[in-house]
Amino acid sequence: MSVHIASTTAPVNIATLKYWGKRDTALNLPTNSSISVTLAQEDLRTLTSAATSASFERDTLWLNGKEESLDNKRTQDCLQDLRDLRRALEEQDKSLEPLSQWKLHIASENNFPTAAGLASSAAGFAALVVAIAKLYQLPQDMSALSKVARKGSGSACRSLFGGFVAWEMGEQADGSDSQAVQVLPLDKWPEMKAAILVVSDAKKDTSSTSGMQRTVHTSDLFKERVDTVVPRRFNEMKEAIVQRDFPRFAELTMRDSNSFHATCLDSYPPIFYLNDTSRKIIRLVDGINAFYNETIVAYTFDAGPNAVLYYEEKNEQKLFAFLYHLLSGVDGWKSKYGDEQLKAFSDAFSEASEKVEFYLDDELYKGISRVILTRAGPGPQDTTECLIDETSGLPKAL
Ligand SMILES: Nc1ncnc2c1ncn2[C@@H]1O[C@H](COP(=O)(O)OP(=O)(O)OP(=O)(O)O)[C@@H](O)[C@H]1O
Ligand SMILES: C[C@@](O)(CCOP(=O)(O)OP(=O)(O)O)CC(=O)O
Repeated sequence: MSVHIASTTAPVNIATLKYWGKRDTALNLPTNSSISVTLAQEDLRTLTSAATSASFERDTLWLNGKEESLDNKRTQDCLQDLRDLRRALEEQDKSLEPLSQWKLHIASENNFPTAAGLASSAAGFAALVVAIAKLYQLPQDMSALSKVARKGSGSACRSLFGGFVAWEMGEQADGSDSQAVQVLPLDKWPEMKAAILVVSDAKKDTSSTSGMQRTVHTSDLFKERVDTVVPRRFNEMKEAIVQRDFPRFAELTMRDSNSFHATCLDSYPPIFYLNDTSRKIIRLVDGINAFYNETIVAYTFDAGPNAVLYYEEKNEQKLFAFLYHLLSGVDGWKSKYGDEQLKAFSDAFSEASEKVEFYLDDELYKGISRVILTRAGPGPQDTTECLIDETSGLPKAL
């Protein structure tokens, strides 16, 4: 039995200008353009291997070692698009093996909790599409493939690139111009870092997919957001990124998170993603920026209570003086920093503490289960790791 296999890794991305609302739910076409930062894969990544063989009997997906149903329209649409692209190649070159007609075995692993508001679906669909595109040796570029990933989950299209990425909403009814493009490559602003404060590992109760359509159909504020606020902010944020203007980028990011959550609250019935801990984090970030009289850190929240804080490496000590003081008992510091570095954060707090006038909530740690200290990162990567056995065509762990 001859088995063809290809593997890739793909990153998570966290939006700084949020996608919230669809104009076409079948094709995942958004009501506004969005922008995100791709995060490093040491901390958050999906690894996917895709295999095909004339002998496979049915399409099968194993996610984190367990068979998962492929019987949903979004995944089926992605597989169909990829097979169509492969078929076009086979028609041009009759010497190619008919992979488009064979069944697929896909094995995937996330190195972080799935469906916990950490954008697993974005990394998951990006990896699925890139692994199969590689298996099929498709010539399409990342923007073209992003249109396929978009059908799996809207935000997944942005995980096809590293660095700073825009999803251009497009105008066409068939989605042919709704794709991701790179705004700035990673190596132009590698100092961008991210601290994720994991507020809750629990599965959220209103999914992004259903929450955003409730907002589209019921919120008055939403119309203002998509007609006026976001189109202006999209250009301003792209400019701030290209100029590496952190204070401007940060203010736009925080304003957009606030605007997105305001439209959630304005939905009917209202949707609540932020909780008391999220609100404490917003106050803390505000207090830190005011303390330094400079915007050194930005918060943003997706469809859940977890906070993502963006900051530049040069300001790490200033930020961590406060974060480490409040959250030193929480998991996530020791795997990244040695004792000496951690002591430097504590010393920086001692130095600053006399001048602190804003309220520091010593109980913040109670609402936070761990911190993920990471940074901006590259797009999907080739890998020598492979989750499928080349002889049996089954996941190696099984
Ligand atoms: N590696 C993967 N391969 C294929 N599909 C995946 C993968 N990881 C996650 N998914 C799909 O994404 C779903 C989780 O998406 P969901 O939007 O609920 O959570 P999330 O993406 O972690 O959170 P959020 O979108 O709020 O950031 C999973 O149930 C699964 O169907
Ligand atoms: C708040 C968000 O994270 C919403 C993400 O929504 P999804 O991409 O998960 O939604 P579907 O297209 O229905 O799969 C904002 C963002 O990532 O831009």
